[in-house]
Amino acid sequence: MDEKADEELVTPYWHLDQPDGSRRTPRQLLAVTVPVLRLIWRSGRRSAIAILVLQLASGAATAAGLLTSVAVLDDLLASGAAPDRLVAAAPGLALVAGILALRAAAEAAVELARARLEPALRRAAEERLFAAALDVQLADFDDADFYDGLHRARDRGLFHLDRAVGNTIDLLGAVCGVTAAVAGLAVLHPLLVPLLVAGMIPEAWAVLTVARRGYAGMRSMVTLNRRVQMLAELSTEREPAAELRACQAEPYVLAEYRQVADVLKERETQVGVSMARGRTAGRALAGLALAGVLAVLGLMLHAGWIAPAAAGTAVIAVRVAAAALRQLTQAANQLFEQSLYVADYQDFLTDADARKRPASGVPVPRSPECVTLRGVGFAYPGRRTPALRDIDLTIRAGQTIALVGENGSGKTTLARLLAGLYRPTSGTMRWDGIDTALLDPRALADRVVLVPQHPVRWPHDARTNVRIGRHDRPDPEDHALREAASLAAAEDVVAGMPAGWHTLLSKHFKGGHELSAGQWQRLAVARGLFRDGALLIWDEPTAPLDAKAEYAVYETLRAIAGERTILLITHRLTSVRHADRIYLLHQGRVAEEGVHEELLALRGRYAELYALQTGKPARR
Ligand SMILES: Nc1ncnc2c1ncn2[C@@H]1O[C@H](COP(=O)(O)OP(=O)(O)OP(=O)(O)O)[C@@H](O)[C@H]1O
Repeated sequence: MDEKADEELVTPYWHLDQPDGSRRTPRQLLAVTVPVLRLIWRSGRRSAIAILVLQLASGAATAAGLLTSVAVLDDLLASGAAPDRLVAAAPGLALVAGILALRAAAEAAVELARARLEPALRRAAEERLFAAALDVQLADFDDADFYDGLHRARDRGLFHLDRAVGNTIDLLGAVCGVTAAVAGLAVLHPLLVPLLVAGMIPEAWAVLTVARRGYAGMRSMVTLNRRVQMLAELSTEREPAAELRACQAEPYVLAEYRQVADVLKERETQVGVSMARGRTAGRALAGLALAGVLAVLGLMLHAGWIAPAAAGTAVIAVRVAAAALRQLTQAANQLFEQSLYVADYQDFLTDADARKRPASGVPVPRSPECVTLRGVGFAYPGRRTPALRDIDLTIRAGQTIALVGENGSGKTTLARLLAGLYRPTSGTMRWDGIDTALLDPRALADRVVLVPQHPVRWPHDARTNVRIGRHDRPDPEDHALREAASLAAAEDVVAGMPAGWHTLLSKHFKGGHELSAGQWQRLAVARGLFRDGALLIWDEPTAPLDAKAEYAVYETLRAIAGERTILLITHRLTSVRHADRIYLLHQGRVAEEGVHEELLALRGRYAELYALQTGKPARR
């Protein structure tokens, strides 16, 4: 392995995550269980009530069955001929059989109610997560902690929440079973109850310990698991498949996988072994405790503290309690483990709520006369170097403003700020004199059209790909849709598709159609035009377009200039010659500004870049 790879191995990226030091306690467990119960209540109240009632009925049947058994055993153990004793016990036996049948019916009904409750809860939980994620500000997606939390909640929280419902129901059933058995034992002899309770303690300890170990292990592997997920996508997805092969990067990807997977395998084994040890210790202690209970029962019988029929029933009750207890510890074990993941789901919802875009604000002008930035700076979360510094910029209604500059100079970041997607970390941005921080963010977004540098390739049909620009825009007979497509030179793209506007544009689905990069871009331009708005922000709209389509798009931009305010980002300086004002960014600052001729006369960076592109030497 070379030195560089060694270096990579010691960066935190390749390491297990450090535990966050927080310990989850049973009280916190309760704090988590309550919201889960609330979710159950909200998404399937009737099924939840049915389950509760049926579980209680099943527990009552267990207790009644046990107590009826004492009378049956009494009859069977009485003196007299065996047939007479059987006849005497027959009504009691029939009653026990009837009670057990009722219990079986209640358990079957629980299964039915459960089949209704679980999908309803899954749906409600997913919707809450998606809605919360969609409501969060864009900059939070650049915050690694938030992103980690979102993925934990989505990939594991939802999965375990689903299972936690099943386990909550099992737990409830087991609690009813144990309570019934304990109640039976209390009637038979009060001393048997504390005995049984003492027998439960070791297993409860083991349950908590094992769950904590599992959770700590999972937390330490989050980043590495995400890395494996990324490598899985690189190896198995269609998009990177071509370039990966062309670069002959297959061995590199596999080697990287092995590096990460080896660390993961070791950690998973450690955690698995430690959990198995905890479980084994718990089982051994629980077995010893049960043996102790039975031994004490034998001594009580020997001492004559308890009648033989009651002792026989007590043995049955202890076995029923032990079985229910096993179910209880299993369900509690899993529930405890799941609750910790569910806590992640809950934590994410709380975190997302705090990061929500404000729901309202000052009304936004329909078409702002003037957008001004004064001393605006912006730093991405977790980055010390700001991407933008001290930006002063003015855009007046109807102007075409161009942003140019080298790669990484801050153009896209500034475009996103102007679109209201990011908020300045210093300085102020104003629309007609009003600080945009005070404006209603949804109304502000409504006035803006942003055609990004890398538009989303919506896995929907072509029509949706354009209409999603403003999905609720009424457009009888698709007039606006067709006009936008025509202005974006996208009409012939659609005409060439097998089902025209209704062609599904995703190869992930059967019958899906794929487009070229330029064809996708034309649809994205059409989407922006269909959206329509007061401020149009175009981030490299024509980069993948052929000369004819590029010409058509610039003609369209020229045609709508004046009616709309346009911010154009491009590396092609010949396209911005007619802009009302050009800003050249360099390392996050405005280095030069003016109209084309002024910038050429400056003989600075702009003039140099222009000369490089046009082949005319720059004189500095
Ligand atoms: N999501 C992000 N998180 C952290 N840093 C970012 C993020 N996006 C961009 N940056 C950084 O911000 C700086 C400006 O990036 P930006 O994308 O705005 O440049 P640009 O001028 O649009 O570049 P290009 O011409 O290549 O599109 C760069 O240094 C980049 O590394």
